Amino acid sequence: MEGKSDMIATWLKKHSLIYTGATRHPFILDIRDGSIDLSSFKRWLAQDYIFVRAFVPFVASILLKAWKESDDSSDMDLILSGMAALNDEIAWFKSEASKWGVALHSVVPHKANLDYCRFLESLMSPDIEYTVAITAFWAIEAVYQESFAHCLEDGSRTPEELKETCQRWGNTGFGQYCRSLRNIANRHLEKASDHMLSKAEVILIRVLEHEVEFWNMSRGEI
Ligand SMILES: Cc1ncc(CN)c(N)n1
Repeated sequence: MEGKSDMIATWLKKHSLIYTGATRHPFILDIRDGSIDLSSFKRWLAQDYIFVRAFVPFVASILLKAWKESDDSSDMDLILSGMAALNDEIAWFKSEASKWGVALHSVVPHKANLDYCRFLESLMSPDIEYTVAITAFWAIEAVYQESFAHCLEDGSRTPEELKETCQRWGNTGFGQYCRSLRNIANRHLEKASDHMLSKAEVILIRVLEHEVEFWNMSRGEI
């Protein structure tokens, strides 16, 4: 038993089924084996652009909480670097969309996306503690990191034109960023009350469920 020093590891073991569901989803496996339907990829691209625009204020709300609640000023530096990366990410979505002929201004958000964005908005409330919010933040980033890194592993047959997308989240720098977010989350979870721990665990599961729904939507399943 790890005790409280690596709560994230404890939870990932306990909830491994849903975690694997989010990080080894058929949408990702289709990219990895080269069988991805390009209309699914374009649907994901357009919907994720909308998601990322909602993700920016969510990260801004965490920056504010880190400034107010964290005992370590380096938390803020990491979150700020994440915000800067999101600025690049938005520019990347625009150029990638024009490459694929996807008109971002006319995209209608699907229900799974709206539900996920609404969930993010609920986490922006000042009532949500920094510990809970940073756990959610780590989980959201980690799902993309683990998913897209899987598409770049030896033996994968990811189509050439999708490799840049996989690199965006599957690169080692993003992996290091996710590990740093996980360390911050663990540090705060170690000091948290049992009540706070239960809240963070529930939110982690909700994130994983939303990620699965998002992939399902991208595959055109809902
Ligand atoms: C749905 C979703 N989840 C996570 C990420 C990674 N920021 C994203 N772009 N989109």
